[in-house]
Amino acid sequence: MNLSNTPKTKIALLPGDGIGPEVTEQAIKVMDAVAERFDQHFEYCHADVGAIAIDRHGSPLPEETLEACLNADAVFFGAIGHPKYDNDPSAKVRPEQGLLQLRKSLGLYANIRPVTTYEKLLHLSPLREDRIKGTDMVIFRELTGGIYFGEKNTAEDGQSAYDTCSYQVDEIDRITRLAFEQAMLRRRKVTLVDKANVLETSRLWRRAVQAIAPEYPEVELDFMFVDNAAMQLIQYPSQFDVILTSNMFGDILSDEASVLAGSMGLLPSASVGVHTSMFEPIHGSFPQAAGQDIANPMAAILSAAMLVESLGMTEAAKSIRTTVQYVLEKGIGTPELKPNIVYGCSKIGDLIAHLVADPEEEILVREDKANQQMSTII
Ligand SMILES: NC(=O)C1=CN([C@@H]2O[C@H](COP(=O)(O)OP(=O)(O)OC[C@H]3O[C@@H](n4cnc5c(N)ncnc54)[C@H](O)[C@@H]3O)[C@@H](O)[C@H]2O)C=CC1
Ligand SMILES: CC(C)CC(=O)C(=O)O
Ligand SMILES: [Mg+2]
Repeated sequence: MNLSNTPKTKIALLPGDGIGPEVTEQAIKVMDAVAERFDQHFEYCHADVGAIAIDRHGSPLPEETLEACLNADAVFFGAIGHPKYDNDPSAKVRPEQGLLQLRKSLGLYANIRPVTTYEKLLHLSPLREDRIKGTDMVIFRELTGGIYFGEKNTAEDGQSAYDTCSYQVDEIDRITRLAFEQAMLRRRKVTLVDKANVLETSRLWRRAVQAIAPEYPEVELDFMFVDNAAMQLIQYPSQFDVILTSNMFGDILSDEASVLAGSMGLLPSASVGVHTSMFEPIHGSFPQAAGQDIANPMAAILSAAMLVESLGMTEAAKSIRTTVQYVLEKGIGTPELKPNIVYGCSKIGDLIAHLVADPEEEILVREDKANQQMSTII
């Protein structure tokens, strides 16, 4: 195909550490497949972040990485983190600072984490099928404020430390509006999760969200304390439509919510805000699995679906999602899902890329006409 006239979309690729590079590789295969099929041209710019960036450049977020992100149309992020820092509480520079600084510098104030279960895939979750049936929620996690960004310190004698949680009303307002807009396109319910019975910042969230709610009279707003929400999430998850919450609560609750889908390796996310949006699986660098070709790349691949959707490639995004669902319904997956047919990280990427590349294969996916074993296709 002659692509010389096709406008190029610049994607900054930040694979990071641990399983980050291997899941990113699978996401690239799938992005390349949809680019080819839908006549798009993606130009990738690879950049270092996290522990690998500390090793190579002495900083978890080198300037050239931030530059590449600011100059890109979209950023794809794998994962960061390394045990040598996790196991050293005294380390002065940490891989995670790279991710936090990146989110802050790009102004990515909202992290959007969809959590969906499918009728035929309820068995992937260790939870009772009758409880998780109908789960379809999206978590709006505030991403550039709160306790992860507040002033912090450890006393010189090492006997005390503090982290500060603070929020400004405008930081709450902007993500609240996004959450309500999203609710308008869904089941029109927003649940603000907080700890307003104890925390001043949570009471600020309640007041700010209550002040905005009248702008969206069709949207039902309710409130839930985070400890109760942690329980309700697995007890009665279908009650949630849009969950709106602060940085740390959203971080914790979304890992918990991945159990509803069946694995941390299944949940994608989009981080949006002021500058270029960034697409990132919710999981971390899963160092125990690094280099073993066992990590589930679907969270990364579904994050790529969110990325192409953000570029207006709605059909491509749909094709990726349908294909992931189809592969899982065929009983194919990485080991943690305990599937009937175990594939490695790379083979899952090959399979999904192969299926989305070709519209004829997609017809097969959609209609499952031939009903053949996927192993005969690849
Ligand atoms: N966005 C990011 O880059 C994040 C980075 N981290 C960093 O990652 C490192 C490891 O942290 P953990 O707390 O162990 O979190 P993690 O998300 O890396 O792994 C937690 C558990 O989730 C499962 N898991 C995660 N990703 C998976 C995948 N793709 N396929 C199958 N199973 C998967 C595994 O059972 C794993 O033990 C740390 O250095 C941490 O700071 C943690 C969370 C997010
Ligand atoms: C560095 C951490 C805040 C990363 C994380 O756990 C996340 O964003 O989910
Ligand atoms: Mg997390």
